[in-house]
Amino acid sequence: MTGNSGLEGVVIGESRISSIIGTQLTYCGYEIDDLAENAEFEEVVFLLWHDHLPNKEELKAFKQELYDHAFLTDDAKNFYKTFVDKSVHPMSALRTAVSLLAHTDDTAEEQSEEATLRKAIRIQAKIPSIVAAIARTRQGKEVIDPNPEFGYAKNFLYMMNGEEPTDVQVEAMNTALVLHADHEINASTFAARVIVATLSDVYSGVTGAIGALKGPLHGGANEKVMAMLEEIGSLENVDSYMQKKFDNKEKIMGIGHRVYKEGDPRAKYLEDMARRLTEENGQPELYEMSVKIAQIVEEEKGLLPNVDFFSASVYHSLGIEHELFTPIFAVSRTSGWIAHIFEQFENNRLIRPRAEYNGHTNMKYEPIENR
Ligand SMILES: CC(=O)SCCNC(=O)CCNC(=O)[C@H](O)C(C)(C)COP(=O)(O)OP(=O)(O)OC[C@H]1O[C@@H](n2cnc3c(N)ncnc32)[C@H](O)[C@@H]1OP(=O)(O)O
Ligand SMILES: O=C([O-])CC(=O)C(=O)O
Repeated sequence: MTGNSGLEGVVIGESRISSIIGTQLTYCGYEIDDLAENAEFEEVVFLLWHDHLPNKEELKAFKQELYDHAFLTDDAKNFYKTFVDKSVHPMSALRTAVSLLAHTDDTAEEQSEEATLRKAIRIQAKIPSIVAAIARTRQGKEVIDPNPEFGYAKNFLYMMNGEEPTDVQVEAMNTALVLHADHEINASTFAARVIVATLSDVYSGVTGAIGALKGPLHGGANEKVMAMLEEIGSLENVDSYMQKKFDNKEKIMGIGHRVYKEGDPRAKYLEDMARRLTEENGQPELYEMSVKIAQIVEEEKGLLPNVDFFSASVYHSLGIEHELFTPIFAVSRTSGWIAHIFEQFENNRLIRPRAEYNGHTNMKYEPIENR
């Protein structure tokens, strides 16, 4: 499209789920800082879906449901082997696997509120197991079932890496999941809402959203940040690398944001985790390089890091394969997509904007031999 504003600043409707005002982000009225410092991811999912924090019984029941539905069938695990290998990006495999979940749900076409919630729990419960299964199948390893003793973040790391993670690793994963859970009408959430506004189903909404998140201008940026850090290689190469990027008018991944112009409030948590984890991991240069890149882009362009920038070194330090960074984002953001899908269904109207026509006019069909 020409004259493309990218819908910048356009308000498409009202939402109770998350709010961005300046550099303040809230989920259902709770400051992101409060949740990042105190909440378990399962509490945040419940909050986004039900508009209140769970009490003890509600949380216990919700965690149990997430655990009960986290298992993958042997058929599913075997089927992944037919399309998961190193040549297929894990986000593509995840898109297929989530779409496939509908095939094993007898109620996939039911549109009642109860059926929608059941499907939502099924997707949220299984998505970390699917990402972990994709990770392990790619590496030719056995898929691991969740452990009943572990919560969501711990099980996710356990199923991916095959060993019990440390408390520090679990805390880092939990915080990353909380920080990525929802973000107003970002591109993938908008995609999910457009899909279900046709009265399509939750599986279609989440599958489409995964496709939107995959792109490097959105969730896919975290993997690209890591590729950039690897390409730069060491602190002394940062200046020349950045100069080349600026000379070629190339974008620096993980930097800039459509809404936040004064900085992304989530970035400071990821920066702090990146500093601590890279130090513990014996790779402090990764963090130092990231800080230097951020300083140079701020000086040159006035742009600041977004949520994807430091998450790259956090996930790398957790021993996660780089192509799995965006699938981790998807595991968390599924909670937000689903909250928005619920909200869309509560007060639905087809989303169908208009375009200003600027193409040819008064054309006449010419038979092919005359063209
Ligand atoms: C979870 C998330 O989705 S967070 C975003 C993740 N995406 C990235 O990190 C990719 C890198 N960043 C970007 O591409 C952009 O900053 C976006 C897409 C995130 C936001 O874009 P917008 O604010 O709409 O800005 P847009 O892409 O239109 O660029 C406006 C100007 O800023 C420049 N700019 C924006 N981001 C960057 C960047 N990361 N590096 C260099 N220049 C940039 C553009 O080149 C453009 O310059 P010009 O006017 O001289 O042509
Ligand atoms: O809001 C956006 O445009 C992108 C973003 O930061 C997110 O989805 O978390």
